[in-house]
Amino acid sequence: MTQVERPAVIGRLVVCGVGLIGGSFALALRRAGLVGEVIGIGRSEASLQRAQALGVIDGYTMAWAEALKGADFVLLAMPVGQADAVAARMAPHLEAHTLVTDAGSTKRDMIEAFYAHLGDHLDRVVPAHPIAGAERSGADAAFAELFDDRKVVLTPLAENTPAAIERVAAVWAACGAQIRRMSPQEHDRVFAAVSHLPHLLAFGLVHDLAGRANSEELFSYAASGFRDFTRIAGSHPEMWRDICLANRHALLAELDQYLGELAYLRALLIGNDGPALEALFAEAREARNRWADKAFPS
Ligand SMILES: NC(=O)C1=CN([C@@H]2O[C@H](COP(=O)(O)OP(=O)(O)OC[C@H]3O[C@@H](n4cnc5c(N)ncnc54)[C@H](O)[C@@H]3O)[C@@H](O)[C@H]2O)C=CC1
Ligand SMILES: O=C(O)C(=O)Cc1ccc(O)cc1
Repeated sequence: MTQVERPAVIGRLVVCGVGLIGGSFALALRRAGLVGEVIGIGRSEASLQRAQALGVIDGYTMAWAEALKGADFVLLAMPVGQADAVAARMAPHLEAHTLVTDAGSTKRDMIEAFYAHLGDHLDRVVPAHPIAGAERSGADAAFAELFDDRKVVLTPLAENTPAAIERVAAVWAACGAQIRRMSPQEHDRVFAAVSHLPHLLAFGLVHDLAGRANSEELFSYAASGFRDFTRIAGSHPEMWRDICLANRHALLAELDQYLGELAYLRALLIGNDGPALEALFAEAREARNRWADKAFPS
């Protein structure tokens, strides 16, 4: 699915978790002129006040009953570990016409929470994952262009109506995104490999070096290659704890595969096998450059 129509204006948008993703979604829809009022709901009143001061949201509440009154569209953009509690709290107040989507980096656990608590509304709850973000978090990091030309993967439920899927796709497309569809299982397998494993490795490497007696000396000599490899270790610890735990089976499979690759590299070093090492590096460079040229054309 790539072609989607411009959606009707959302009178009342509710954003649960007004951080980088929730805030950017609100700003992107404002930019598109597609939103009346934006109401934030969250865990920390101080962050919601900050989001309002920045003009990301028009107002906020800590009460779902108030937030969902007359809501046309809800984005769930809190850490995925909060999904079950959030779905349970919103369920009694969700109106029949309200559309719901989410931004969670993992999909099977989000969907489990929807089935557990939102059974009467599943026709209008369309799970999604924007493949756009950064290591920064909070409403201060939000910006309207975040989703421009980035993919958003929808993992629709069997219960979703075609009209609800189309409308949610159109709203994400109005944020600038390109829409893709996957099953939740395929989604979680793919992102274990290309997102969750790299984050785990970056956190692990920095943690290992930071724990050494000579860590200050090591960091003082680290250059841009180290910065590039470890940028994502600056990401939000709670968010990544939740993602790694929610997708731990697929992540463990990827980690085992990678440990096999490391064992092979180790064997090449032990064997002083220059030709094999160079051949492996050449294959990796070729694959990496082909991907980068396509994903980020200059
Ligand atoms: N950061 C990224 O690059 C991307 C993140 N995501 C997903 O989007 C979601 C949000 O991520 P970010 O915006 O980066 O995080 P963030 O840390 O910038 O914002 C999350 C917000 O959720 C709030 N929150 C926490 N618990 C809550 C609860 N129980 N109820 C309501 N609000 C609550 C926090 O106070 C915070 O304001 C996560 O599920 C993450 O997996 C998806 C794509 C990219
Ligand atoms: O910081 C980066 O480059 C990222 O990889 C951002 C990101 C984080 C989580 C997602 O689910 C999707 C994208």
